Amino acid sequence: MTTQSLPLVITSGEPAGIGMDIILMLADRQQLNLPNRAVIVLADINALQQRYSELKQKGAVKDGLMIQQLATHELHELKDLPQIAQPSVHDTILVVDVPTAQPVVAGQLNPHNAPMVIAQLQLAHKLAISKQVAAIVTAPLQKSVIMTVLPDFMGHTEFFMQQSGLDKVVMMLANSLMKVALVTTHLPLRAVADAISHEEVAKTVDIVIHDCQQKFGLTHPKILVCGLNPHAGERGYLGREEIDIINPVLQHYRDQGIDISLAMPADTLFTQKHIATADAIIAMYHDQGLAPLKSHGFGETVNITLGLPYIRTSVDHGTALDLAGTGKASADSLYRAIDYANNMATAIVL
Ligand SMILES: NC(=O)C1=CN([C@@H]2O[C@H](COP(=O)(O)OP(=O)(O)OC[C@H]3O[C@@H](n4cnc5c(N)ncnc54)[C@H](O)[C@@H]3O)[C@@H](O)[C@H]2O)C=CC1
Ligand SMILES: NCC(=O)COP(=O)(O)O
Repeated sequence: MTTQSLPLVITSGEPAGIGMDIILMLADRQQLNLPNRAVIVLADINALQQRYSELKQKGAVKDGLMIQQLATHELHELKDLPQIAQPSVHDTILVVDVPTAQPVVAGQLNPHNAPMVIAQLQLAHKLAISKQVAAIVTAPLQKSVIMTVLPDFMGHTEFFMQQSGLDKVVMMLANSLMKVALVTTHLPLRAVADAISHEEVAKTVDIVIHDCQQKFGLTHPKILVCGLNPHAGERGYLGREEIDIINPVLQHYRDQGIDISLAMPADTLFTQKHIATADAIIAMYHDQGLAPLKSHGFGETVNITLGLPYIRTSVDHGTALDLAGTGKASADSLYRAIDYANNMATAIVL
């Protein structure tokens, strides 16, 4: 079966954040719906209508968008929806209503609405794992709010990993300049060094190689790897993780002919000279990889989860509570995340 005609599902995320704004703004620009597949939004339909009114008042979107409610049982009928290619549907947002517990106020977090965000993720996972949708695209959620209900929650990446029964997936963020994959994701900095093990590094490398080949068509990817410590440990004087853990794992892949570096000093790895030659860069922790990546392309980067049994992409930004309901948020990263997921889904045969 191909994913060619299956719909794509978007979770609107934290209702007080900019998720609904950027969905509405893309629909207004006629960039939400795709010519080749239906796009379904999971949101509280009343909150979406209300945000639409707010954005219209700000002059951020035009009048005339149709917000059309779908029942979940209708989802499987969408794969061959012929009118999806017609211009009129560009003005329609197909919504599965996931109701909030309490009314939504833009910019104001309400932990009572956390279960609604979790319900979006559960439904999206269910649709993807049962192959009713080709891909999940996520708008941002507020991790701290979800943690009030699920204290062990870390992020979409780890949530979908656990729902899929896996013990490792890889967070990769990609823009036109670089693809950066992380060995560790949402951990306190204090816990990072302890999490750098032979197993974690090896599983990350395995998934990056596999997905570079299978999802990005890079038969012999060139991969550069950051060390953990300043100057990649300065030959052991500034930390031994490179000598004891990272390099032995990387040498194993090099011995098999994989084009992968040994641990490199992260500060100079992220210079143009190296970035330009790498198909993928592996960083040891969140800010080591994402700070340089976002400084080169915040707003035009896509977050991709590698190693899941389905396609999941996301925006490169958070909930931007300061911008919710103002019409000032950029929808560009969401546009790219949808486009990326659609391209991946179009290329993949299940
Ligand atoms: N994929 C996800 O669900 C993500 C969720 N988050 C969550 O978002 C929350 C807030 O995180 P912050 O670190 O404050 O990052 P943030 O990305 O929400 O905001 C950082 C700055 O960037 C601006 N900004 C963000 N998105 C923008 C957009 N689309 N257009 C224009 N300006 C934009 C904001 O106004 C703010 O000044 C946290 O709870 C975090 O966990 C953060 C990153 C990704
Ligand atoms: N900085 C990336 C981020 O926080 C996104 O995490 P996730 O929710 O996509 O796992």
